[in-house]
Amino acid sequence: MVSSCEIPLVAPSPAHICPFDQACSYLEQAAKELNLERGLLELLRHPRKVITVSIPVKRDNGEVEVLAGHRVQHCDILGPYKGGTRYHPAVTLQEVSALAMLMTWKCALVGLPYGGAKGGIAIEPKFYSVGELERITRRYTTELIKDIGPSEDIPAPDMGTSAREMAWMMDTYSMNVGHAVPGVVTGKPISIGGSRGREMATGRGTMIVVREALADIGKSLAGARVVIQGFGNVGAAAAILMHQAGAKIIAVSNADGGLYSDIGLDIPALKDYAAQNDKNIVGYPNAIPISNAELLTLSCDVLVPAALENQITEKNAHQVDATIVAEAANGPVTLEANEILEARGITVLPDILANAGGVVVSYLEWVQGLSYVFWDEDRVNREMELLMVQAYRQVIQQSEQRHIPLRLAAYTLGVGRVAQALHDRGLYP
Ligand SMILES: NC(=O)C1=CN([C@@H]2O[C@H](COP(=O)(O)OP(=O)(O)OC[C@H]3O[C@@H](n4cnc5c(N)ncnc54)[C@H](O)[C@@H]3O)[C@@H](O)[C@H]2O)C=CC1
Ligand SMILES: O=C(O)CCC(=O)C(=O)O
Repeated sequence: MVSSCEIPLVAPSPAHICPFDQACSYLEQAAKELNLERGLLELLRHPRKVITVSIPVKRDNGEVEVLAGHRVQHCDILGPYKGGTRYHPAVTLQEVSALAMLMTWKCALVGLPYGGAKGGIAIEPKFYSVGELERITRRYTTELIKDIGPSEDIPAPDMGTSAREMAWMMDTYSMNVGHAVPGVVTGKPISIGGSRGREMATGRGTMIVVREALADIGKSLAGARVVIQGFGNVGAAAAILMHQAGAKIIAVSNADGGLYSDIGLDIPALKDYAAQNDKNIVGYPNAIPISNAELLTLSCDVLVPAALENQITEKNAHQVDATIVAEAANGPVTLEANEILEARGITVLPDILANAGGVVVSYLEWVQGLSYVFWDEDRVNREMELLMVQAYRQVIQQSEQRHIPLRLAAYTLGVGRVAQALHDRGLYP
């Protein structure tokens, strides 16, 4: 077992669950299943490059604050590093390292020619003005200028960032190199080479794999009772698309609390309410307020954690009352909780599959940019759906052939493809 001290500890993770140790444990399980050699396992668990930079920012009141920014490049065996940029107070180097490793397996699982990376800055974005966020993003990008690029490492949005931050990153990078380089980031605005469909892509991918998993047990999204934790980019998109497919979204939440309605929430109305109330959903009139803890134990067909890591732990996994848990967030179910859910016969659609729609459309954005040909949204959605359904089917097949749960099946596919590429490139015997 790799020790967390191999990755410098910046701050303990919120629930004292080391995300990097967890990621390594899943890797070890996959390596065991695949009979990978110890040396190869060692190679795969060490990130290739770990970057921490200081970001001095002048606040609007004139004070200077120095933030820590990270970018971890885990593996580039299959292609350029790829992964989002997170702005959240709980960001640590351990967390970013774990998320970078997840990106490697995710890209390999869905068949993208990318490696894995992740970036992050430990800030609560809502405590910073737009001007301050722009200065932070531009300085962070400048510090990473030699490490990112359309053939090197391609950042994208993650928690707390969006197309706006990607536009600032693209502009800063382009000014530094002297010409416009749209391909340095994905998830950027359409006006500067972004792809149609990227904003909804992660939630759409989740909807697609949930739809397939329900179909496999003779059910459908129409009429399914769905609970979603997180009403940001991913959670809100999943809610809208599942609602459109006829699901009853009986509860949603954000960081401030949740809402419940037994007859199903009016998701378009809730989306409008959030847009008019600075992304807040608490206070929406046509629902019963509930806590995030209550939300995770509601009786439903599908539970979609779409916020943070470590939300379902050994403490509440016994109370989860869902047929399917679809990990739209990265790492929302801990290792121990995963074992409890699997033992209870609950289907866990693992993050590297259930939230891969985002990086799939990032890839499609990159491909469109490189070929200077831009597609309409239907085409983007069709291409994404093909890759998502194919990955889902491969995971099911792997699970059935090897008699292993879906997470291990997904990991063996992702890790196995990277190991094969290492071998074929002559980098490992
Ligand atoms: N944005 C993307 O394209 C992708 C995001 N993801 C993952 O999806 C998850 C959510 O990301 P985004 O939707 O982009 O972030 P976001 O910043 O747009 O939204 C996050 C949502 O989670 C809520 N939240 C935060 N803390 C919470 C808590 N303690 N309890 C309940 N809700 C809480 C926030 O209020 C907000 O509604 C993250 O794990 C991220 O890594 C995964 C793949 C791609
Ligand atoms: O779109 C991307 O490149 C990466 C998205 C991401 O960070 C993730 O899938 O966790």
